[in-house]
Amino acid sequence: MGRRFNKKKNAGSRKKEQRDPNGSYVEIVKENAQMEEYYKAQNLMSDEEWPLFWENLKVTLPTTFRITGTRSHAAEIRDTVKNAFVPHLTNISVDGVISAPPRPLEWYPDDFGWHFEVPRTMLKKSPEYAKFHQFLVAETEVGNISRQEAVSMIPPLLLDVQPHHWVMDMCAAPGSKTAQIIEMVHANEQPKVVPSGLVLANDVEYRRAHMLIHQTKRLQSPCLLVTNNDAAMIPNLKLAPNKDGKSVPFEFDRVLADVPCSGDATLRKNPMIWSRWTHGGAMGLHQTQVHILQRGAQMLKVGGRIVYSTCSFNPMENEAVVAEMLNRAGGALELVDVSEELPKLKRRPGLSSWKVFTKDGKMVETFEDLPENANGRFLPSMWAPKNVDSLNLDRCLRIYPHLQDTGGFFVAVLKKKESFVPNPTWRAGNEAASEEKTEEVTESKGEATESKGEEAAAPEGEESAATTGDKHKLDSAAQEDESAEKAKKPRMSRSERYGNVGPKEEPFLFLGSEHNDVKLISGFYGLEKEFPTDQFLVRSESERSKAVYFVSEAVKCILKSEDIDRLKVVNTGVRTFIRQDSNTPASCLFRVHSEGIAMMRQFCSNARVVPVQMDIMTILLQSPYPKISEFPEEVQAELEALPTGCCLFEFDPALEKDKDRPNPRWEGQGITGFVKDKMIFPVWKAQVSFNMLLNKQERKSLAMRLGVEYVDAPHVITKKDASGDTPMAEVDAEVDAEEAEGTEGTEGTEGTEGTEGTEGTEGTEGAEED
Ligand SMILES: C[S@@+](CC[C@H](N)C(=O)[O-])C[C@H]1O[C@@H](n2cnc3c(N)ncnc32)[C@H](O)[C@@H]1O
Repeated sequence: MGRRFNKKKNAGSRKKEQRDPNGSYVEIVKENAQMEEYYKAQNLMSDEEWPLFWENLKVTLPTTFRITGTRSHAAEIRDTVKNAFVPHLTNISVDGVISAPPRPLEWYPDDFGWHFEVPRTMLKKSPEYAKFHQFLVAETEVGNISRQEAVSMIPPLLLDVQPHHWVMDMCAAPGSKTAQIIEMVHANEQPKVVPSGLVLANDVEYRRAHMLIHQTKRLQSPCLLVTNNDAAMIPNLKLAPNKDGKSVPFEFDRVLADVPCSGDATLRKNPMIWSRWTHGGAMGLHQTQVHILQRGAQMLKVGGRIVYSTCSFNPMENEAVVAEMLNRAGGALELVDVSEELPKLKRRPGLSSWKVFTKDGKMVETFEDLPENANGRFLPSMWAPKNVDSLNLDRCLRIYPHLQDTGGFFVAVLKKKESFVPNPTWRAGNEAASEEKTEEVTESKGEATESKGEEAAAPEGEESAATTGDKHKLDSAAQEDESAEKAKKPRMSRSERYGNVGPKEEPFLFLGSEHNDVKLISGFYGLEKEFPTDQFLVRSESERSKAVYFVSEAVKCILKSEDIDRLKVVNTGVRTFIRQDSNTPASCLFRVHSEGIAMMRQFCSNARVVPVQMDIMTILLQSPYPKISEFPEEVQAELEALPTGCCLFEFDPALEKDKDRPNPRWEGQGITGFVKDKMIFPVWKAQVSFNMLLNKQERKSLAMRLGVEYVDAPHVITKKDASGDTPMAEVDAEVDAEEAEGTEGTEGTEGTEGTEGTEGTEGTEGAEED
């Protein structure tokens, strides 16, 4: 019997080598006396518990992942992990070390969240783990598994999203939580019904908004709208009437404000924070966080829920923000008691008292005690308000790493009881006159790890708190200082503040049911009457636009708003049809895109659908452009009779004779019946040959799931097909390029890269959450 794998041994070493953002190796010392003193002063926990908490922060985070997708499909993957892999990963010993097998996160519903913890040597030296790893990587590539930090899965679960909800994810990139929300909107999907819910996912950084698009693409949701606005200034829009002629307001049933934060609760994942943490980190973020939460609360429907979350332990970014919001709402918002929700999630209550320190580490009891020359950027809202005991801040959730071997997190769930006009000057009436004191605005951008807009995010009608005169009762001397400061420092442009603003977006143009292309498509694929053909759009003014997208009715109401120009929409719609230049005479040159096929199948007549068996699947997966003569004789006549153009091949594993055969790919693990779901994919019939219209990754995944040996098929991407048609992938690539124009780095989104390691988060900026 070997020894158990010792977490502390693995990562608890105080010194570790890491690459800094410039790629050079630096030694990380997992200590920070300032930080330790600061958090000890916050009384987060008892003295006995403190060492457990503190030491645990030095231990590398285990890997966690979420099984994604529709329920039946996710259940299939979960059962495979549970029944086929876990039993073989128990008591595996490498170099005398035994590691615990993967296990479900006890609080995640239906065992769709998983935790596993193996050193890399284990993955390399144990064939069982190598197989599991291979499986995880392959399933991650096709989007059935998503690497996501356990704690990052909590806010969407507490949002309690229903399929009909309109949800706004205000700070959404890179998009792990957005993906979870989209799945919730699509839960309980009914055939032939496009969900009435909506997910508006926003991020102020253009480049990150594109990471978000990349991350959510696999979900193929017509209900998703990606925007690139400052969350504190999401505009009011007058929406176009819906199908019933009703005007719906631009407001949301659920709002997630997963705000930019100092990120010190991600220390286990981002050890660089040990050396970077300073008292100033949270200071520059507090105000932005209040503004974002306030805008979210304004856009929330009465009765709706808003979840506020950070990956910071700092009360200045957490309870102080929530308390300020509750007071600004004057009783219209309340904290929800979620102690009965996710009962197995271990949590600690929010704080009702906390301490504020100056940048040079001096504790200041109250705002009034702040010395004139205090170093830092202070607002009265950073201290606990006088009415703190009436706010139920204990209903907030503090997640500490040592409780369940996770990262740290803060979550507050608020409910809107009635509409309100936020009152940023509430203190003047409710607290003993507390004059705001400004301070030198010396915030360095680098200190606030993910402060993308600390000074700017004043919501409409409210100036930046630290720059406001009468509203916040700045004394005149302070105002003068402020003006002088402003005069010295020209207002930053949007691109200076948030990075590349991106090119001007192409318009979203609805084709309308009477458009010739829509009529052609409807006739050729036999679209049923109930299909909303007025929800197709294109993104090019050209007569012959290449890609046709489909959006839900809710998205259409927004895009058709008369003030849509105020919202910077960067992406929406499922790519459904592609115009294929072809020499093959076909009555419709629009092919179904694999992204839109599952949805379109529900509404297409059977005329273009061909049921196929395993032998045909194998031929299509293994031969380039198979000719009709290469298929089994008994199906040749049927294939010959198919009119040219795009058709949908449907494979139903339940109809296969040997449906329970072990999948050769996982042989030895004893996996049987690996594939249960029907598969549908587009195929182009040229005059004498067929071509599966799937990209390399999709083919690879299909081959794996069927247990067919994968044959790399470069022809799919590069070669002209037998009839001289423009290769499908070339057209796809053109459309991709059009969509992604001006974006760099949409690949490599964290969380999509297999399950190896936990390092490599973009820029190692503390708050880079996944
Ligand atoms: C903690 S991360 C969000 C993580 C994300 N919710 C997820 O689960 O993948 C914070 C995000 O807020 C964005 N951000 C910062 N300031 C913002 C602002 N004023 N408005 C909107 N987004 C902002 C950052 O670009 C960053 O992507």
